[in-house]
Amino acid sequence: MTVIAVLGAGKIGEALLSGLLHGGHAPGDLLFMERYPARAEELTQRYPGLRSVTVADAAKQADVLVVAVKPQDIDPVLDVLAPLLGPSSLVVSLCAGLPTSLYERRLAEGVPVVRVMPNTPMLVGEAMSAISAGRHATAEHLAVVKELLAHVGQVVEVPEGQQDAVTALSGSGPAYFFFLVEAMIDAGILLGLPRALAGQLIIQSAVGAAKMLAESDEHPALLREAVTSPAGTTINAIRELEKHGVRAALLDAIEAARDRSQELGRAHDEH
Ligand SMILES: NC(=O)C1=CN([C@@H]2O[C@H](COP(=O)(O)OP(=O)(O)OC[C@H]3O[C@@H](n4cnc5c(N)ncnc54)[C@H](OP(=O)(O)O)[C@@H]3O)[C@@H](O)[C@H]2O)C=CC1
Ligand SMILES: O=C(O)[C@@H]1CCC=N1
Repeated sequence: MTVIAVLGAGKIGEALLSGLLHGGHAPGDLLFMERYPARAEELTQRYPGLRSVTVADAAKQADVLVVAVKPQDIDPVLDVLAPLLGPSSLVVSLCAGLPTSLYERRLAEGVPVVRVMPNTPMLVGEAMSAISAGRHATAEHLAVVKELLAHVGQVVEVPEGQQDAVTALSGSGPAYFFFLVEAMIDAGILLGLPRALAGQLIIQSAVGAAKMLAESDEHPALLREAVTSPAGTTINAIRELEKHGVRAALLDAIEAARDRSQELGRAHDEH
């Protein structure tokens, strides 16, 4: 069985570990690295059988090293990995903005690197992950990563040049939906509904709408039109959304997220 080490078991690292366990991965084949003992302890309690290791031990023991530290924290991790990895290792980077060329510059010649942008619905087996091969990653390496991520959701392959846009769209995407749901629950409060009821109404509406989007071949605009009765209630709400520039706000927001991803990558240009 492939031994997988997750370096940095924070939000997304834990989501991956949890998703892999739910997908049937043996806990004994999963390692993780966390810098604070209290966090490591929390994870070994929550997921019995997982082993907490150092970056160096992970490099020695794992077939696949998944890097899930914050992009700003990558340098010391690469310093430890550099002398320990060779072409038989496989590095999978989940870090926003960091190009495979950064790893290739800092690691030994020939180390294969695959860049991945997942998202947190991994926790419930519904991730959207986009993968791109670095210079030394073969179709076989991509297949290993695809198989791994298929346990926790859908996987698409994209040219690496699209990864900053993907990061802004699906990497951050769940946050936009959570933000909308949060605001809509507040609207229920404004209208005098109890918070628990407002939450139930909106969350089930979100689940239903997501299911329709995923299962029907209809364009989202047509699904929206089907809710919008002539001289009815919905069109009044849509007029307000358009008046407040919500569509333009989303375009600007997602472009700003793409810009930040590019900036995180550029911060390492000089290294
Ligand atoms: N959250 C998300 O939805 C997504 C995140 N990502 C990417 O995943 C990566 C992690 O993000 P996220 O999980 O949100 O962040 P977190 O801060 O939650 O996770 C990073 C984890 O790595 C830990 N860590 C352990 N050892 C080290 C070390 N030696 N150096 C630095 N950090 C260490 C951090 O510890 P400590 O808490 O002490 O800093 C933290 O627990 C980022 O690169 C991000 O771009 C990608 C897709 C989606
Ligand atoms: O906010 C972030 O930087 C990370 C990357 C995509 C989602 N979360």
